Amino acid sequence: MAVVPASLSGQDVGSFAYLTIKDRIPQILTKVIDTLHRHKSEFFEKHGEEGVEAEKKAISLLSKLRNELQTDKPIIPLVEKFVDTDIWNQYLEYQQSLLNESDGKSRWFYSPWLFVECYMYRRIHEAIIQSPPIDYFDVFKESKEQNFYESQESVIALCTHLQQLIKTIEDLNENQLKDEFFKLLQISLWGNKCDLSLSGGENSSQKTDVLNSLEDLKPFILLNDMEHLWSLLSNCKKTREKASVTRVYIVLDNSGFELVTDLILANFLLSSELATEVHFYGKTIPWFVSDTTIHDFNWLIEQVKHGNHKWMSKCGADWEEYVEMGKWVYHDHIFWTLPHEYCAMPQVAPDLYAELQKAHLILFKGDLNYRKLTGDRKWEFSVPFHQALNGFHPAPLCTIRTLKAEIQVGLKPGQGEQLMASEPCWWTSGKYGIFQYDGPL
Ligand SMILES: O=P(O)(O)OC[C@@]1(O)O[C@H](CO)[C@@H](O)[C@@H]1O
Ligand SMILES: [Mn+2]
Repeated sequence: MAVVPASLSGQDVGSFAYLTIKDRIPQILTKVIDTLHRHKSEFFEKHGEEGVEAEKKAISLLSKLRNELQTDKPIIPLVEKFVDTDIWNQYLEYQQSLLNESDGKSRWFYSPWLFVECYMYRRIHEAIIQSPPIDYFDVFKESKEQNFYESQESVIALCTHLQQLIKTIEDLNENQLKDEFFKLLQISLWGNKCDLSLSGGENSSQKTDVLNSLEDLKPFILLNDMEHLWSLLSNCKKTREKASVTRVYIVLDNSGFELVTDLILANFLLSSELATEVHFYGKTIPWFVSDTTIHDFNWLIEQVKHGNHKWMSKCGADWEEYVEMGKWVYHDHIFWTLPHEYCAMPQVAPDLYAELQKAHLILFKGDLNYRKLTGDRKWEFSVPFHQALNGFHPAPLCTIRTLKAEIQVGLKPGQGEQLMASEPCWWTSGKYGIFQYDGPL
């Protein structure tokens, strides 16, 4: 096994991980408790007294969780039976086995940040499933929907752009098609600024005209492997036999505006014939506030379809048809909401790894995917991406991410140090973005 650096963790006082565990996560928990409070009458209307009792139970479990976190108590096993409970508890034991402290207990601030942050969202889910009849409730649904509604103007602008583009797509030459592909890739990149976990669950919608901002945002793309994506897909298109397929997989991140940008890109991939199938991977349970579940995916397509704008509703109707025809396929897998680094996928979820191996290209959206791809470790800035992937190479892949965690690999020698000196928050503010590719060139 190759030597890998230590994990990011809350042990490093003042680090982004430390501040997330100390401030952002408790703030998110408080918002979740408040959301449950605000839905009390709805629970009563739906389930009577039983609903109110369930709400009280969930709140008490979540308050206990917040207390455990804030007083740095040991991480305790999950108790409620669910599809992934055993895997989680095995992982907890594994984390404990790594400790050499005298009591050998994993704690919030002393364990790897990736692990405890994932564990927090899994415990929120546990509190909900332990509280029937409200065990179906998505505590983040409201924020995700609000993010979508508040991005309406940008959504309309993007849908209009796409529909105009499709009208003339057959007349475009290679270079024009490539330019359009690059535009939509960049829109999908900047769409990742809109996650709700970084903002502590506060609104983070898209209000500016992202299409017209692309040129101004270019200097903030630190690594730009878009050319590799074009070569790969345009080559697939040229060499593809009739009736054969090109599969692009998108490992989704946030619902709301970011998901719209991903679907616009996916639509373009089909319309330009750069791909013949797009497969989406979402989360099985509510995750990191804004991450996409199957409900969010279906809800958003429905909203776009019923949008009060010609081109918006055209997009929604087309998207529904792609799903019906199997040109777009949505999948979920419990692995995406486990705490494991992606290099553990072949052992932990061999079925998923085998599926990913069928892709011609996998796009990983967002910051959390980047953390899991690189193991959320303290890599040197100039370590090659291929090395940081630590053996995870199911298919050619590209990460599309705005930087929101203290981790970045594959930079030119001195580049990270220079950014650090001039702009200490460069890697946590979401201001910079990357397209980082790994695969045959
Ligand atoms: O994956 P996403 O949606 O781009 O970002 C998730 C995120 O906001 O959550 C963590 C903070 O809680 C950070 O690692 C990361 O920036
Ligand atoms: Mn997210």
